[in-house]
Amino acid sequence: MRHRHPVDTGGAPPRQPLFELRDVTVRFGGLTALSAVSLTALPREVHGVIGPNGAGKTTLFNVCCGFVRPDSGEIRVRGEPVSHPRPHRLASLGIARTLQGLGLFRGLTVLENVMVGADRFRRSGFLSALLGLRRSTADERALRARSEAVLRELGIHDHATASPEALPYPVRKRVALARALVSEPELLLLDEPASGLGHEDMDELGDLVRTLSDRMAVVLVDHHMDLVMSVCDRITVLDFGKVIASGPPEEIATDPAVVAAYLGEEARA
Ligand SMILES: Nc1ncnc2c1ncn2[C@@H]1O[C@H](COP(=O)(O)OP(=O)(O)OP(=O)(O)O)[C@@H](O)[C@H]1O
Repeated sequence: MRHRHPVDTGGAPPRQPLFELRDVTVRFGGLTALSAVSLTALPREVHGVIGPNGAGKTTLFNVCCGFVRPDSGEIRVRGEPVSHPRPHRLASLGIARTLQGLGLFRGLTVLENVMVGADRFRRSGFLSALLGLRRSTADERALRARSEAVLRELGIHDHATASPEALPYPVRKRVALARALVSEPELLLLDEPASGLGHEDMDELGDLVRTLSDRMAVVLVDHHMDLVMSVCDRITVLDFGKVIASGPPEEIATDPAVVAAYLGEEARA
């Protein structure tokens, strides 16, 4: 597996956060699913979110994607407050995500599924209507070339004309990832990227995520400690909706609050 970026930036100026949650609170009726949670995603950094069952990980992910609107707190993209990142506006903010349910379209090929992910680049409105078919054909060609390049990068180009439902699960997961990458995001949000993968596929995923982090920030929520510990530059740990620790993996692994939270979970199980 590739090495993580060194934490020491060698005196370079601090990187501006690409994405921030500040003191975000989410309540479902009487239950506080997130309580004043803050998280910062930096360019070229892989940020993991972990925590025992029910800790609030999915809720946090859904806030980042705009599926859940916080009751209070702030979301900032490149330093600018965004009241609520609507799911359909994510691409225009330079954010892409994959979900646990892969959401691939039946009836479309792998390549077509990936091309659908490129909303950010799609022209629309009066000008493109005026320019007409020639421009949209050129757009289509460029989009197809970019989609094919992403499929090649992820090693699944041989499946471009296949139907996703005919492919093994690990390949379908890569198709979903390709669809997120085709919009060339600056922030990639991954929900349980390792679920359903065997050891070998998980190692390959780890390598891939490290490679992607050369050109984007990644925030991933996952249960698999091996993956999270080996791939992430920083980890935020949630328990009962609160951040109980945040820092590099080597600190998190020995943090007494984290150890206690996971021991507590084992005891509850
Ligand atoms: N839509 C909802 N309505 C009511 N309660 C909810 C809703 N979504 C989540 N919760 C509750 O909020 C808390 C946090 O749930 P969440 O799914 O975010 O945790 P999680 O860390 O992702 O858990 P898991 O690891 O089990 O998936 C839980 O107590 C859950 O029951």
